[in-house]
Amino acid sequence: MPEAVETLDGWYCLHDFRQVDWTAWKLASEEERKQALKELDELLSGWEEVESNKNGSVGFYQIIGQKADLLFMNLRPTMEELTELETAFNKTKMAEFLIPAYSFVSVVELSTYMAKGKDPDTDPEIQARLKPILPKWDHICFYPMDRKRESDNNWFMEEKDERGRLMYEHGMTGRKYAGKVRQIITGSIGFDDWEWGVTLYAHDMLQFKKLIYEMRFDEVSARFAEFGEFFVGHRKSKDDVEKIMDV
Ligand code: VOV
Repeated sequence: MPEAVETLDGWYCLHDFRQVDWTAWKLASEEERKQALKELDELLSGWEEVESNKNGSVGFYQIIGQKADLLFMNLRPTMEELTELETAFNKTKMAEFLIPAYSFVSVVELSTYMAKGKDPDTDPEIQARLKPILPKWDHICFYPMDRKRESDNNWFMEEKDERGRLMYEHGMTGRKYAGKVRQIITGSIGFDDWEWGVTLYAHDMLQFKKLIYEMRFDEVSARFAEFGEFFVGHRKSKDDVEKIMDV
């Protein structure tokens, strides 16, 4: 029987998508709005501090399209810390105006199909990939995905060497986009409704389309990939919040 590939697992990850309740926001008093902005600023400052202490990472994005308006992405060494920060966020004044749109719970994951005999606990490159500081690139693309389990195309019935071959081919396509697209793959089997989360960063949004289209022709995607909803957007800093929320 095919055997599972060992995974290396790093920081836990929460993608928290929100929709702005513009009607409620416009109806709120000046004072309430000020308080909400202040609390969100404090929250983002606190998350940035965690990142500068290398105990996690944070990304804040404005999402285009009707599925969501904002994305708060946080990474932490434990799932409990993510639960706590989510609860703290929900208790803020601003959360009264930010309606949950979608969330994804996962953990940064590297498979070991192409392991090079390095010690993952000490190798600095592997450690940096397992505990990533989110790229400060302008654009983000996120989607969840599965590997198919159909009779002819069942990923989990393929031998490990064959899966390794397919992943190698996948990696070669990805490498063509070095400097253009960066990927963070998070595993979510047992944590969320899909098996993996794909978070991509680019300087030029068109590169998302080019990469994902090219990968569609890789055997591993063509035969075995199934995709959830796509979310795309732009990186924002806490200094952009006032402009975004200005009415
Ligand atoms: C910049 C693009 C890029 C690059 C360089 C890249 C490389 C690599 C390598 C080398 C490896 C294997 C080792 C590891 O690191 O885990 C992976 C792993 C993985 N990938 Fe990937 N991927 C990219 C990009 C990339 C995209 C765009 C997608 C979505 C697929 C698509 O069709 O839309 C994806 C998916 C995955 C998944 C789901 C896994 C885990 C599969 C598993 O069964 O374990 N990935 N990926």
